[in-house]
Amino acid sequence: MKKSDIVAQMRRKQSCLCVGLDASLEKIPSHLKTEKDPILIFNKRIIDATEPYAVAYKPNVAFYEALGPKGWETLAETLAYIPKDCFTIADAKRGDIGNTAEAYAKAFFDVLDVDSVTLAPYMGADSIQPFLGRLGKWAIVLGLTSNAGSADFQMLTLADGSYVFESVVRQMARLGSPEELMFVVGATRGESIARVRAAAPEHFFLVPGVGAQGGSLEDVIRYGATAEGGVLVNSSRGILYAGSGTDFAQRAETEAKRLQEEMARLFALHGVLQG
Ligand SMILES: O=c1ccn([C@@H]2O[C@H](COP(=O)(O)O)[C@@H](O)[C@H]2O)c(=O)[nH]1
Repeated sequence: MKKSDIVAQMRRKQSCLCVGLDASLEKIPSHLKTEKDPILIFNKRIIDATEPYAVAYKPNVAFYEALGPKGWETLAETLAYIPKDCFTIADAKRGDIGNTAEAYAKAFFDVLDVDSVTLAPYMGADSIQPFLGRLGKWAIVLGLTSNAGSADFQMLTLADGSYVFESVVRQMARLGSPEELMFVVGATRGESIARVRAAAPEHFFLVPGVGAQGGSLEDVIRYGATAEGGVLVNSSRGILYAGSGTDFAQRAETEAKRLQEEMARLFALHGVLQG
């Protein structure tokens, strides 16, 4: 999907909501567990309920791999069910030497036909390069993550006083244009989001951490958004498990709508997608 199509969808829905499809058998409502493929049915109901408010969907591959060989089929069928005007993200956090990275790019972009895949930049430029230069396909590189452990390496300081994550983002922003590369930036990082924005003024951010992790949507829009959008904000558990009974999809819809309305309010306040 091209950047202009992502932005058009955000403008139309006044939303930057990405719904995380991270369902597990232990947590879905019990009445679905007798279905042939409970996770697929659950995902379809969630997609139907949230589609008016969402511009992207992000299955985290780990939840499908945990289901064994059948899980990959569930992932493929889930992706095929997502409306074509929504952006799709395989959250896989891959990263390896060049020829292996080529195989990952083929698996996600050609076989699974997903729009984007998340990547860990620790192995450097040649581990990211194979995901670039494919029209409409995106590399989403970890910039500043939402977890407490992001302090261990990402927030170490370099000799010039800058943080490691700033150097990573600056270098990766030179490697891939804003038409093919985004950054993962945690909603829990507050004002540090502004430092990532300074290091990559034009690239989109994928922002997890709103909802179950308690990150601030207000901070994300204030420090991360740009006039043409600039952010996709993910919530997984906060939407998937808003309810636990037979009305789970309705409860998910209510939560997605609440987030979208808050996004529209913040867009207006901060001049995002107003032109
Ligand atoms: O820094 C990161 C990078 C990725 N994630 C992933 O996003 C979702 C968040 O799920 P919630 O249930 O909304 O907390 C999940 O797939 C994580 O693996 C992240 O949280 N932080």
